[in-house]
Amino acid sequence: MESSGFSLYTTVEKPSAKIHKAYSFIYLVAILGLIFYRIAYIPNEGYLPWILVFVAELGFAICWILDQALRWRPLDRITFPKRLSNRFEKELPPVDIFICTADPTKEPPLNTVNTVLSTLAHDYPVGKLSCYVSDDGGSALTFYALVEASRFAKFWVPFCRKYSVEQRCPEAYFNGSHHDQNKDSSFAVEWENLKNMYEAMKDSIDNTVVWGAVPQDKWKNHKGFEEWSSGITSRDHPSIVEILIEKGHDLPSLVYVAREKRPGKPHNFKAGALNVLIRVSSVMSNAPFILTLDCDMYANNCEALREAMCFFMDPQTGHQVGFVQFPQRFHGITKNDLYGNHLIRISDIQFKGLDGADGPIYIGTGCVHKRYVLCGSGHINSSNSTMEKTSPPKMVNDARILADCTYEENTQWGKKVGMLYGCAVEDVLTGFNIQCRGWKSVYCIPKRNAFQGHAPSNLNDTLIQHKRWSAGLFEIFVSKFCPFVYGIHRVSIVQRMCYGFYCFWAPSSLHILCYGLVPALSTLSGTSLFPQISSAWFLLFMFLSVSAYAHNAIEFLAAGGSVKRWWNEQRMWMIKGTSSYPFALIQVLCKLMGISEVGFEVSSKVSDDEVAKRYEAEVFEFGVASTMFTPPATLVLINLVALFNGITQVLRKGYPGVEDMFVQLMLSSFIVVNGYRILEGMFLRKDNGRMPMFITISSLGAAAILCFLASKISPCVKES
Ligand SMILES: O=c1ccn([C@@H]2O[C@H](COP(=O)(O)OP(=O)(O)O[C@H]3O[C@H](CO)[C@@H](O)[C@H](O)[C@H]3O)[C@@H](O)[C@H]2O)c(=O)[nH]1
Ligand SMILES: [Mn+2]
Repeated sequence: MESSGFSLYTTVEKPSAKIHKAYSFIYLVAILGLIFYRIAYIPNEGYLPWILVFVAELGFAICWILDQALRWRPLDRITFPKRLSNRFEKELPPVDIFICTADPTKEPPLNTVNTVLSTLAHDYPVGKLSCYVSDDGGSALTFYALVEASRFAKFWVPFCRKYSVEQRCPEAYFNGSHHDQNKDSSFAVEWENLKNMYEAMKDSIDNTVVWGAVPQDKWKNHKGFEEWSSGITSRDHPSIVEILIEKGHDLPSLVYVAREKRPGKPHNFKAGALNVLIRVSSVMSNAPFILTLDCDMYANNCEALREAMCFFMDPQTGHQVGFVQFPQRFHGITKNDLYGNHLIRISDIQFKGLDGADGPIYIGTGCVHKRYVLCGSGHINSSNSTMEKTSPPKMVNDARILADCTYEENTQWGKKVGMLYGCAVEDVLTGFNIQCRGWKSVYCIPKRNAFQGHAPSNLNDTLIQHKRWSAGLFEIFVSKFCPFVYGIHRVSIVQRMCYGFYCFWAPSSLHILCYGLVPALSTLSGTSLFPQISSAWFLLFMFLSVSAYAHNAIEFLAAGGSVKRWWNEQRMWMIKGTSSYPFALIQVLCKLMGISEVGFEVSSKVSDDEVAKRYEAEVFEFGVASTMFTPPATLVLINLVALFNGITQVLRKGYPGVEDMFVQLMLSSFIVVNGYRILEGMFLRKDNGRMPMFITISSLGAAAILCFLASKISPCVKES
């Protein structure tokens, strides 16, 4: 698309896509060759492992095909915020900002405060911003932190505006700046004062959290504390709505919302929380645009909303855009990204591909929606426009009713209206449904990261997060919203393949596990499943594996990753594929059989000092006895045994031993090298982050049983 003088943005197709297409074509031919080989050379006896490996290869092939959709037409976009402000400064639409928090122990209230302050100080007309915090923890600690934040905001927001501060998240700002930055002395004085205020606020918030209760003498600061006087709990309390900052000329408004919670009443996790905010805000500010953020996702670029408006207000295409998604960026990740949590491949490669189809997936945070797009067919609370003019006490009362847990009974909320329920990735499902109604989405990557959040900082949390994601995505696949069936008329085939790729994360564990186990166990029983080195077919296998891996690495490096990050990422792929994904698959199958539900386990944003130190040093953390570690550990052990066994055979037989087993030995070496950190955690480490004894023993047991069975099954057991 060309940029005319009227456009507020322009798009650039990535030239590398052409090279990629040529490569894909060659690779596809090679896949067909592999299928031919597997069918033509099927052994007469003992064909079970052969078939298993073949099916696994078909699984990889399907994922590969779906993955091509994510590479089909990658786009870069460039915005023109200057044009926006020249032409539309006065017409910039109001925006409601939704921030969700759920648990003050896992999500420190100070983080929430920083997220809130960073958005209150956003570079956007003050009167057009309103901020709503949903507290699913119903916690006086969070409320207290926000009361403190509302007092600090009165100084922070004017300061940021006066000095055009770039970083408007106070924690990040005071960590990274010094007042001698060629500013005049009045700045230095204000800076010093503000820093002291911030530190005092921080101490008092952190101390309250450590103490576990808000000191009585603070209660007088806001009448809202009375809500907690009757000893309510996070799971059982009425709805609480408190205005912390009234809309004025110098500050955006700030509203605290804890929706009603009652035991036994489903609350639908984050989706439920967001729907309450949609309703509550509809009787207060009712802005036509909504920005959703997680409590730990602070605004790092104070112009982010303007960036988003470049797409919504573009004269030619703005009317088609349902939502604008920013990439999830993170702070505090170690240099080499030990657990692959930067999500470079998703954020910087795959989502650009999605952007060239019907647009990126909604990923729950850092996303601006048109309100009526989020509300289904424009059906919100019918009387919202009249309520807008009512007085604050009446408004708060109306809002409380909208936050009651019975409000949604017999309504379309969660089914057709608002965020959709019943899926651990409510965001992806909701976004897909929006696209199925014909809306496009846009991927917006400003030079300076728009929002920055906290990523899991240990292995177990990472695996649990990916279990939730892959379970949620697979839930979509088995629901009526299955991307291959639903929305056929509105969503392009390429787009549906992209969704399909993610939906297959959980089931892809089957072929990953199969490929990790079957060849290794076959080595133990002396069965060869791959062509001999001297065969021409061998080259085909080499091409398929080596070029795929090289492509994977080159693409990652081109997207700005380093070699070490790539190495860590691919290792995490193996670990997730044999841990998060199979567990997610089991979880969803249990749900389908009515045995259990898939919940939303909130990830922890805190870690104790010792664990944090190991993370800093990029030492793998196995410190908790998590069953998530057992399958990858078992897999690595089996491949270690297979490798030893294979090498002994080679030593004994010489070249003929290599001839048959080369590919299998390569595969096992690959898994052992990748799993070295796991082996080290089981057998070599002494620190508290090593593999718990229970997991080591159970993995050894599982590996021993499988190896034993494998060596019994085959007729040609090796005598070694
Ligand atoms: O019952 C709940 C559970 C969670 N949350 C909030 O949801 C957000 C995300 O939770 P988190 O534990 O941080 O999960 P992540 O895996 O980091 O979240 C990613 O994945 C989620 C979907 O699984 C998306 O909703 C998020 O936006 C996205 O950042 C946080 O602000 C929570 O406070 C609630 O408000 N209520
Ligand atoms: Mn998070």
